[in-house]
Amino acid sequence: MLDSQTPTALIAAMAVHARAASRLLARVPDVDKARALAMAADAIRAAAADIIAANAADVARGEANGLSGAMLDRLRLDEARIAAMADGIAAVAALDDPVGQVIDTVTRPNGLALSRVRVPIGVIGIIYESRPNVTADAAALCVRSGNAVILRGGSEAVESNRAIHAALVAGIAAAGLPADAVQLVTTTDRAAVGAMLAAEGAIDLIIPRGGKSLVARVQAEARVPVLAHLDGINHVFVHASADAAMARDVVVNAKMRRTGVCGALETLLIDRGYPDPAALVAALKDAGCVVRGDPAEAAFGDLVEPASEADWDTEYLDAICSVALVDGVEGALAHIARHASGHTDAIVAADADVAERFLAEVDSAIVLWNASTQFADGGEFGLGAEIGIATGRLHARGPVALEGLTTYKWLGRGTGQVRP
Ligand SMILES: NC(=O)C1=CN([C@@H]2O[C@H](COP(=O)(O)OP(=O)(O)OC[C@H]3O[C@@H](n4cnc5c(N)ncnc54)[C@H](OP(=O)(O)O)[C@@H]3O)[C@@H](O)[C@H]2O)C=CC1
Ligand SMILES: N[C@@H](CCC(=O)OP(=O)(O)O)C(=O)O
Repeated sequence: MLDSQTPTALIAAMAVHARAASRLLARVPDVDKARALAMAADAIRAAAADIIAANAADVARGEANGLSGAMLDRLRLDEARIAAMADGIAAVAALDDPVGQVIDTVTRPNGLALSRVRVPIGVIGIIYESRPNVTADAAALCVRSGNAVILRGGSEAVESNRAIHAALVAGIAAAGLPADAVQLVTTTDRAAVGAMLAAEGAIDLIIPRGGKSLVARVQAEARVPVLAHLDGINHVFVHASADAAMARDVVVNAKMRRTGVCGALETLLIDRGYPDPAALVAALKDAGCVVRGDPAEAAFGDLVEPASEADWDTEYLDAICSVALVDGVEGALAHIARHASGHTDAIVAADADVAERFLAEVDSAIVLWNASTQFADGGEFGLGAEIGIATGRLHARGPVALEGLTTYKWLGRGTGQVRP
């Protein structure tokens, strides 16, 4: 950013370039977009040493600033992670192009033939955490779906993102696609986030990926349509009918497989009719988890630390879990309706009627029966990759990949029809 350029002017200029690129990109044939991404993947592999050097600078700064172990783990890159990043881009190149797909067709009684056809959204702004692989994943998904993207990654990853972006764009440009299709906001000034949120008409869609502070800012300031990818206050409800071994395995996996991801379990709800609640709490503790609940509940006793009201609305992203006893599925549905963030909630039950009711009535992007919340992932859903997990209520919910980055338009083919 030039010293004289305000964040608002910077974003405005980037959006103008992005718009021009998006118009070109929307017309690029499938085969050329796929080739450009294959070349971008090669460019990332070739730039591995540069990316690792840039990442080392970010990690050193993060360590000096006291970043947590979990944050440093998300930030850190090595040869294997860079190879996985390049493979991810190549995998997106191999996916079917959604642009031009015909969703449905109808011929009206007057002979007017209508069809709905997928088109790119246009210019997408993505604000995300300090996880450098998101730079590559998000850029690849946007280009493959014909969108130009403005990327604003976390400030701790700024050097890594610069290096990844430089390689990506070199690959894309070498294939003849516009370099402005993928632009990176390199200032860490959060005013640029505000400018993106306010860029009504210049940016078509903002995807914010982050936690509470970002949520608050988006809610207060966004004038551009938002596809929120926000926090995961996720629940597992263990019904009285649940198989004990399955319940234990699902609960421990949902919490402990990776505690720092947005799909991790945060609150365990156990039916008062479940025979052995203490066994579930003990399994979490054995796996290294701190469990917070009501010590006055005889079922928990001294297994739990006292929970406060705030615990039910807390995303720990750590080896900490809250637990409560609830009265059947009614109690679980009421608790989830009050405290869930719309990300992922699961039930463990043998009773199919209860499970189907849970699936129907929990209003989250992903609702699971007898499976771990850690499956909240585009790769696990067979989408090839993901921008993240959309937690709002618009057309794209849960893992967002190529289809979620498109909209559609109606095409009508007539023979001179006029409306009476
Ligand atoms: N649903 C999903 O797909 C995903 C959700 N998440 C959620 O993200 C959270 C963890 O990520 P975390 O590292 O804490 O991310 P943060 O929310 O701290 O940061 C994410 C991005 O938002 C920016 N940001 C945060 N607050 C503000 C603000 N007030 N004004 C302007 N910009 C802001 C950050 O910039 P800066 O660098 O300046 O801090 C960063 O670019 C968890 O809640 C997790 O569930 C994470 C991944 C995927
Ligand atoms: N959906 C992905 C993880 C996404 C995610 O939570 O990212 P982050 O919070 O940056 O670690 C997965 O389950 O692997």
